[in-house]
Amino acid sequence: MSIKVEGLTKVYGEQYAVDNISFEIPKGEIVGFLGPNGAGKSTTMKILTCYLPQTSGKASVCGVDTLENPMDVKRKVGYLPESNPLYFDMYVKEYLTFMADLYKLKNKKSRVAEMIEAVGLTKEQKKKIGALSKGFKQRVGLAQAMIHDPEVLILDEPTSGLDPNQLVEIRGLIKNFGKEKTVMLSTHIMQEVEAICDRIIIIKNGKIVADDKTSDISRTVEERNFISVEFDKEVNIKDITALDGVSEVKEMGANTYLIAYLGSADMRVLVSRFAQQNDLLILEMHREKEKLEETFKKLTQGE
Ligand SMILES: Nc1ncnc2c1ncn2[C@@H]1O[C@H](COP(=O)(O)OP(=O)(O)OP(=O)(O)O)[C@@H](O)[C@H]1O
Repeated sequence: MSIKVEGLTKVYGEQYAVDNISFEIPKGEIVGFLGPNGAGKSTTMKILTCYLPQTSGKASVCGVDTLENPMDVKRKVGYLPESNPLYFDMYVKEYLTFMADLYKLKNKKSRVAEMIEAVGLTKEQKKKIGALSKGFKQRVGLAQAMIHDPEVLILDEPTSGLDPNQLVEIRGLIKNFGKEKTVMLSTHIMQEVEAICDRIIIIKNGKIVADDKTSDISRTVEERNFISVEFDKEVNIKDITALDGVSEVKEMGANTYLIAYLGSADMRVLVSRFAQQNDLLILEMHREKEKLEETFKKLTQGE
């Protein structure tokens, strides 16, 4: 297991920032860690990267306990903290060489060159970090997180404040990295999670409220399935509602209906038969999933 968290708790004074959470992330998974402001995402990430000790519970990375062996954990983990702290007076190449030195990398020259190229900093490598745009500073942060070729990457809001082109590039980089390694990232951008994450963990008030594959996360709050169908003419909603398993039908536009149903039977077959029997043509039909924004809102709004 790349990451294992068992009964993890962090208390600040009287406040439970992280409250008895448990999860495991196997090798090669890209996991989106979501939650409203103050939910406990950064605190969990700081514990996993040994920047903060927990109050109780256990955390380990690649089988190494974060409290027992923090130096070993740091060798296995690359971390991009939320505020991306960098030395603004250092030059890009100089800073990455300094980081490579800290990890005592033997191949530091070639590794620094490799990272500069991988994150697209070739043109900027001779600039002072303080003079870079936010997106390029973020790339330097990513390069430093990956410089020692860690097995696990932990990224706290890696794309916040980037322009749309940079967003796509940085997401591509993360996805590429995730082909071989394990990535846990926090973000407030739902499209980002849908674009790159295999799995989503949602945390609220320090507790996990959902943990599922990205494609299935909506079932945490909605047991029903949906299909949308457009016929060539108007249909009486009551007739569709009478089909086996249908719980609700909504008219979404001209001759277009959203059908909510329970159970695992393929409603498209029933609807096709219904169309045949009623001399209707199906112009379009597809499965609908609840939007991630909706699932997130339902899980995290209110006390
Ligand atoms: N050093 C600290 N001292 C006291 N309280 C803290 C400290 N660090 C975090 N907290 C509190 O713990 C809770 C969880 O904070 P955390 O930064 O982990 O949330 P988050 O999910 O990362 O939020 P955001 O999305 O805003 O970055 C918050 O209520 C926060 O105020």
